[in-house]
Amino acid sequence: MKKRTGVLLINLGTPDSPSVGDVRSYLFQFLNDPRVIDIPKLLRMILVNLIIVPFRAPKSAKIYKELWTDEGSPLLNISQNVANKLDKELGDDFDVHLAMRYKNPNIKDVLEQMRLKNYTKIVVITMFPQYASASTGSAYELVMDVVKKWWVIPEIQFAGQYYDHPDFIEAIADRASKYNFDEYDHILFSYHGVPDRHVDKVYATGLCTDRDCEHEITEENQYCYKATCYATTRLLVKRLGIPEDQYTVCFQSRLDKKWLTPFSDKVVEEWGKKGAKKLLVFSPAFTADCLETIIEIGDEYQEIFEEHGGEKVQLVESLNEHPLWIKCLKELVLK
Ligand SMILES: C=CC1=C(C)c2cc3[nH]c(cc4nc(cc5[nH]c(cc1n2)c(C)c5CCC(=O)O)C(CCC(=O)O)=C4C)c(C)c3C=C
Ligand SMILES: [Fe+2]
Ligand SMILES: [Fe+2]
Repeated sequence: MKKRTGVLLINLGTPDSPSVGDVRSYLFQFLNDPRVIDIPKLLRMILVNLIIVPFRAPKSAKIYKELWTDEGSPLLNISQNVANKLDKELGDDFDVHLAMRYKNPNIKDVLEQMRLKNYTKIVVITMFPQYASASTGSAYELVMDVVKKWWVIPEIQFAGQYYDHPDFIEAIADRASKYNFDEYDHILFSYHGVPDRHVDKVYATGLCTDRDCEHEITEENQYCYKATCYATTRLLVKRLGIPEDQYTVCFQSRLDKKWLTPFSDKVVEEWGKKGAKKLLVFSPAFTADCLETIIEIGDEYQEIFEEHGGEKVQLVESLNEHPLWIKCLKELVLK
């Protein structure tokens, strides 16, 4: 009998279109996820549905309109291309299916297609290198919720995080190779932020700030998003020979003040004020270019930097369809 494996590749998700209605519906699904806004349900419903989404949807829709291309949302288009390349790379015994945690193609429908294929084994991989409860945790939870209702549950493998995978690091280093670091006044490693309490909840007792998450990975902090962001950075700066005083780790896209610091927009502003003219920005939490890289770093940080005397914020493109990134995913499937 031929044994076949189904691979479920998951990214975050994006609206179906940049219309206000579709963006509203996307934000509604996303921000009502208790792993994203982790407060009591009633409070979350009031906050998200009556305050955040009504105000944010028109603003976000405007930004999504700028981001949209002839192929639609870059995040979805790139993720689909990655899935196709991985499928080709893995050969005949594997089928790769792409799903999004929010909106489409949705995890429930894609898993139903996979159930009908009777795979011997299913491998679930998220496109998030560093574990966060709001990203990988949420995707895994939904997969388990769906699969637990199946009569036949095949072997299921969750690929886990890969913030330190040598091919992941090497692929980013290769993306950066076209930039001459000496031309830049400072280098930022800007990761998507999360609320402080999301990393605090990793620990049985105490807070993230009681640990040395900026400097080491231990058994205790191995699932702390802050610790793994710093670990990715340490590997990259070592590989690229970037001295300690020439870079800053920072966190972007905050919704309020109690998120991981330093905030990327503030770091950009400070470097502008200090007289820097050129900044190079890596974004190693994003494997596919999206609103957070193209618009937030490429456009909004550029504007902030210019307002404070700077000239150029240069984004190091995400891995997108880089061959070493496809190789990394292949290894994660085969491990
Ligand atoms: C590293 C992966 C991500 C984590 C962790 C994450 C946490 C997180 N995000 C929000 C709120 C928003 N994020 C938005 C966009 C967005 N987020 C990620 C990834 C992570 N988010 C990606 C890849 C994207 C881009 C999607 C695209 O279509 O291009 C948005 C929507 C855009 C906007 O309105 O600004 C929101 C809102 C929270 C609250 C959170 C953790 C608590
Ligand atoms: Fe996000
Ligand atoms: Fe931590």
